[in-house]
Amino acid sequence: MKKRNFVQEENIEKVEENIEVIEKREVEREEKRKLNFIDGEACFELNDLLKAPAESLGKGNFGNCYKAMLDDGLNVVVKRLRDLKPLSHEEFAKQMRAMAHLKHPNLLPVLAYYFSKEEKLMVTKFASNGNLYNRIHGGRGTRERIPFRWSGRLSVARGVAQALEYLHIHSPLPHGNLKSSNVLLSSVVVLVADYALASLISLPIASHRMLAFKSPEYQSHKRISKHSDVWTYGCLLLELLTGRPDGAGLGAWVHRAVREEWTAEIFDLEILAQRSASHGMLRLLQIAVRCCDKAPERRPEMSEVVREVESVKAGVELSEDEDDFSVDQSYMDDSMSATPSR
Ligand SMILES: Nc1ncnc2c1ncn2[C@@H]1O[C@H](COP(=O)(O)OP(=O)(O)OP(=O)(O)O)[C@@H](O)[C@H]1O
Repeated sequence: MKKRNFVQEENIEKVEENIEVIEKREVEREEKRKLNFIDGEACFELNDLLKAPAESLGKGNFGNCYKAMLDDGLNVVVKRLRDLKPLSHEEFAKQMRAMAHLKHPNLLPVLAYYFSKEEKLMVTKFASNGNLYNRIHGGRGTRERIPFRWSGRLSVARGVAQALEYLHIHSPLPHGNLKSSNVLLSSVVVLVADYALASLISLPIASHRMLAFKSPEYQSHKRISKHSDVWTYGCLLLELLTGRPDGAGLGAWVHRAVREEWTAEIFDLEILAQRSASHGMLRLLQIAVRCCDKAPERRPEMSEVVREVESVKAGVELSEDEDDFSVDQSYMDDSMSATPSR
């Protein structure tokens, strides 16, 4: 066999290298066209998602959410993200993986993501019982309204506190946008959604639309931190306790109400009637007021908040929660717990 000279040898090596590079690029391009599942095997393809019957869940500040019903009965939520920072595929993937590695029974798990120039999608599990905003405010004054009693509200307060504490220990970023529409209710647990999105959103947009940016310190120092999450948690507790939407001024109104001892006017009528729970409600109110302190450094840390909220007793006579069970047990309240195992 005729021997190759060193020039021919080198040329062949170069061609082989080029083929390798082309193949690698092709694999990368393929990857980019796929849904990227974060843990384990892909359970469905992008095409399955595109073909699946879908239902709009609502327009959020950072995109629209759709419930997609896949062939095998699995329901997932697709969030079409918009107004993101100009991120490369790698940067976006890194943020998504960082988000997905945060695992806690009270955090909504991220299943997969998709990135293209035109479209960025985040796929999560579907929470079958809607969100906390609708649970607190929905159907008021109608016959469809199912009262949301104290024990259910306390479970939510505990689950959200535990999720935030976990984020404050394991995530480099605060949640940044905790509010009742981002607290989801599955059949058994409460799930906090939209955590760590601040890493994807450009600052001017975040500062207009994310709740933490409305904290007193952001108004004065243009900073958000774990302390701002504690403030948003306090606002959420106030919404749970008062049944009023966290519109402008709820915190100030409650501070005034506490100072002037209008306690009876503070609590939502649906829980006020539960006399045996009044001690617990007052304790939770005190925690909320401390979390909403104007000075960030005076607010408690989430680990302290968790301990305090966990020590608040449900303390309700069974008869006082009875109507929740008689209507529909799966629609939560006492049937729902903060976490499956605690
Ligand atoms: N995984 C999910 N399961 C069930 N409902 C969901 C899920 N994710 C979002 N939703 C609901 O879809 C709607 C739109 O959610 P989205 O997060 O886009 O907006 P938002 O919570 O109203 O505002 P923001 O964009 O500031 O978070 C909300 O009612 C939300 O509760």
